[in-house]
Amino acid sequence: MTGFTVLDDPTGTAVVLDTAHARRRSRATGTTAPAGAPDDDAPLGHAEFRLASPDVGLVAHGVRERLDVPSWDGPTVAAAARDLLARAASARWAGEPAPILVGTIPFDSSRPAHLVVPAHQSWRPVGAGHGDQSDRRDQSHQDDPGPSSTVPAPAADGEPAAGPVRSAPTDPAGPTALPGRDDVVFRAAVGRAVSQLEDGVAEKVVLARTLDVSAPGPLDRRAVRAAMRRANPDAYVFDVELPGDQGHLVGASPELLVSVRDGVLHSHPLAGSAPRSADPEEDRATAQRLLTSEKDLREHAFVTDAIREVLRTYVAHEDDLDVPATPELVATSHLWHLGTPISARLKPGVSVLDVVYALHPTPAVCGHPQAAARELIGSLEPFDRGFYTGLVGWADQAGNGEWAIVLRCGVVRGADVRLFAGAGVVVGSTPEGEHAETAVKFSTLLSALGSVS
Ligand SMILES: C=C(O[C@@H]1C=C(C(=O)O)C=C[C@H]1O)C(=O)O
Repeated sequence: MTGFTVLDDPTGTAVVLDTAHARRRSRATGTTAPAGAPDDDAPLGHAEFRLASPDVGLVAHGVRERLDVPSWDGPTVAAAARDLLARAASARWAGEPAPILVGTIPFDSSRPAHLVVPAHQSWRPVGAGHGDQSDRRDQSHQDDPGPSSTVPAPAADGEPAAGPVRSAPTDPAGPTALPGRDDVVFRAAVGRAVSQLEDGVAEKVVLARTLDVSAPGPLDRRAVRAAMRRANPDAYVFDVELPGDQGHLVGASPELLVSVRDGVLHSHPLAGSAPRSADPEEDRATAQRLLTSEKDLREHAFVTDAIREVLRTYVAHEDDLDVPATPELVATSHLWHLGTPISARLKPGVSVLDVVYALHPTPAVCGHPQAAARELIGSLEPFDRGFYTGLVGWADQAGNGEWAIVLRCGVVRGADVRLFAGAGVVVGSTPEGEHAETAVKFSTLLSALGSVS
């Protein structure tokens, strides 16, 4: 049987994933892109960048300019981006679109980001029916035709659009179990983190782990993107070629750090999670438990408090900032999350990059207080996060842009994939609970890569 093998399996029991599955499903449901659609083409060339939000897809490639700054901090990056985009705008040919900056920022934002003005860019609607933020909030109480009765249609950008309503989890049982993948190192790290938190070292820390899998041959990233989009119509689906020979950063993030359009900001932080269930009653009960879970509400409040504090400095009046007091439920294919839709009217002249660097990393992916949480991550995680829990997005010369958190993702290099998943740890967390949560988080990409057998 052809399939993936887990490479870093401490128990020696390989997990095999059927990679052909994604391609077969894609053909069977008729969701492949129409012939001749840009995305049908083999690789676009160098510096490929694809980011599809729930309603718009951005495809870019080639490098016109690369952003390089002496220090990677908000004011420096925002000012340099403005200059670079102004230069690129004045040098463009008549009829060319206004230049934008695209790329990815690492978890440790003091390290170099990968930000370029692409040579070519195009925007395309992703497909009707799953557009705005409100669509992605708790959909479990709507009439659900189920995944099999949705009618996926090819979208203009060549990525298949999923059906308008999706509430049942795609494959809750299989990947959750991840047979043979008991990450003892991660469990121990969570245990140590909990005792440090009990000692008052910090109040919350987000700890992550990796999963290395290998396919028999080079991965068809287009099929993987299509599968991620089908299962996660409300996600930010990305596929970004990293510099050097680092591979492609591929994933389907449910979390918007920030979008800015004409001075109006939106953010949709998520923190507090519970696995979905195939049984609708159990699924609903899990969601209700999450909504009232003291531990998860605490985890979530660290995030909204931190975002409120930062955004306060970017608005003219308190009334220009709206942070709802209680979170609501957000459904993804495999998880329930607590989410808070935040909005603000920014002071004139504030660019999306100013706010991105000021907010990142939020306690949703780092912890609280930030410095102590960073130290714990440095001492307890045995790998470099790189761009995982960083950001992926774009910015324009007017200060508009959209940046999602790099989650539910992996780095693809030919046939090899390193997946990442993390979970917030607070007093009251258990190694078993966080291990299970991260296993479910791997499922977003694992399910797209194939099916666990
Ligand atoms: C760190 C991840 O997810 C983050 C942590 C969450 C949590 O702890 O509940 C929820 C959403 C994300 O902000 C991940 O998916 O790897």
